[in-house]
Amino acid sequence: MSKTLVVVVPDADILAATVASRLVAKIVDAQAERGTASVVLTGGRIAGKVLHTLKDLPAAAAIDWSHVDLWWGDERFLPSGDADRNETQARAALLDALPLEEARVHAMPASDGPDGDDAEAAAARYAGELRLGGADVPPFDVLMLGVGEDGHVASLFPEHPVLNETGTTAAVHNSPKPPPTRITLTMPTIQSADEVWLIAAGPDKTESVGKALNGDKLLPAAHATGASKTYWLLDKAAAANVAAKS
Ligand SMILES: O=C(O)[C@H](O)[C@@H](O)[C@H](O)[C@H](O)COP(=O)(O)O
Repeated sequence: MSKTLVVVVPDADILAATVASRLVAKIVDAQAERGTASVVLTGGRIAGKVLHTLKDLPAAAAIDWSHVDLWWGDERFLPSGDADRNETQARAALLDALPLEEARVHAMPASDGPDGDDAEAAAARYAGELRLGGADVPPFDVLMLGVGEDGHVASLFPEHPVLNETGTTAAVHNSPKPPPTRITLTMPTIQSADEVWLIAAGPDKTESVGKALNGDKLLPAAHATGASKTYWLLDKAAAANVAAKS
């Protein structure tokens, strides 16, 4: 049973700093325990702010970046290097400044990659990469998610057929959030992570965060739980409809 913890901080800047600090600690602990760490990144504004903040965090120097595996929870199915790709944005915000082992940066395929514009084949290719360690999915230490205004996480949108996918990855068509075609981890894959961190800031997330935390199962965010812990990392505005712990 996943333990849910809700952390509320004053604003988006403090939220980005809080999440960045937690991520450093989580990676350092994972490396102390087993010499490596596996982190799933996400797209969006607050996620980008977290990565950018981490770049200037002195404690990040405690991480052996050559022993970190980076994955993505979803990707916009666009040509490699496209400014709207989550990978492009993550590289610009942080990754290009780190001494990462390139083979351990597991970007989702681009629409000009080996499978061309066949999103299903590209999703299957990523499922194959997830299996490289021998299991269906690697032991993700932390899987980060932004939360959409409609309660989507990764590219899992409310009442979208992709929610019925039972494999480890899926192609998404007719995404309500542009671009229309995406690749995503499925909800079972998200739920396999040791910890899932849902990160949301701003008043445009008040409704979806409040509904998800109040158990509205129509919102995919309400299903995004980690195997051991689920963290909701929020600023005050996003948490406005969340009942405060007494
Ligand atoms: O590819 C994407 O668009 C993201 O993975 C998506 O799931 C994002 O995390 C949320 O839409 C929140 O985005 P914001 O933090 O920018 O609101």
